[in-house]
Amino acid sequence: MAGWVLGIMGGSGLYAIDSLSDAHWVSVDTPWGKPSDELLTGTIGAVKCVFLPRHGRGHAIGPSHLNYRANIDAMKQLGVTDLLSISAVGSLTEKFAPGDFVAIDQFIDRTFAREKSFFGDGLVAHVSMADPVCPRLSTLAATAARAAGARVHEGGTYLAMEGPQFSSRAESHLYRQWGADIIGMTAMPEAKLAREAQLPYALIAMVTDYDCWRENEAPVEVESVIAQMHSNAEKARSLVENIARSLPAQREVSPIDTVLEYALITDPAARNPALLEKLKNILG
Ligand SMILES: CSC[C@H]1O[C@H](OP(=O)(O)O)[C@H](O)[C@@H]1O
Ligand SMILES: Nc1ncnc2[nH]cnc12
Repeated sequence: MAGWVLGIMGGSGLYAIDSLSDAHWVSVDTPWGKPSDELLTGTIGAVKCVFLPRHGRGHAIGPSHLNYRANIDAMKQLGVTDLLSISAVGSLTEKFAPGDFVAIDQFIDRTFAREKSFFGDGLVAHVSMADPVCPRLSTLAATAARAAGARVHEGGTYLAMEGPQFSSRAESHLYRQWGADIIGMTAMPEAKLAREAQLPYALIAMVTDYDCWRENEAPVEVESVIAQMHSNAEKARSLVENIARSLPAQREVSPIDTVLEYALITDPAARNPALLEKLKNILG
């Protein structure tokens, strides 16, 4: 057992958190290039926290151009043990209304223009994504969100679309038929890369709109997303503080900490030394 280092990936509308003591923005370089921004490190109670605004401060980087690999690598370099992602999303179901928070437990990946793996060229890995979210972190996050005053749903399927345009009505209806509950543009490949990096990952989705499937409802626009985000931001910040303060003093190991033990298939003799070097922060 060891200590927790809580990583927080802040989505649209969440570009800093003010509850960190001894807070510093730290510049990190990675073998995959630059992360979205400097990372804000500090502590909440006894827990070290590392926050990264996913789109950068000022929201300068769109979902297709984020360097997802660098963002995860930077978290690993700063010692993050568990990664909580917070995202603005659309709802594809009557069950989830704007203002609600959803602890996601499944994904459908419809993105197609992103680097999705750390592995491939001389070191092949196939990690399981059957259960893509860490149940321990997700439950802690849902409890922390409830304590922050949010209406919280545990369980929901997030469809990751490429964007940056929002969906057509036909797409929105199709995704509903597929059983998706939530739509967003960033959780993939983030969740896949977190799993490859052996980082337990959870996602709290903050519903900002009903996308464009609902009759008598204006289709989603950035303006309505931002307005909803502003009213959610305080709860999101309080969620972060609550989860950090609720972590047990010692962190029990998670099976996700060691998924690569079963996932690497390339014969040691055939492994590419250059890729191994590039992977040093990921492999540990
Ligand atoms: C500003 S609306 C679309 C934008 O918001 C979401 O970002 P994030 O997941 O980082 O909160 C969505 O995925 C899009 O990138
Ligand atoms: N309707 C929507 N589609 C995709 N991403 C979103 N982020 C917030 N609302 C969204």
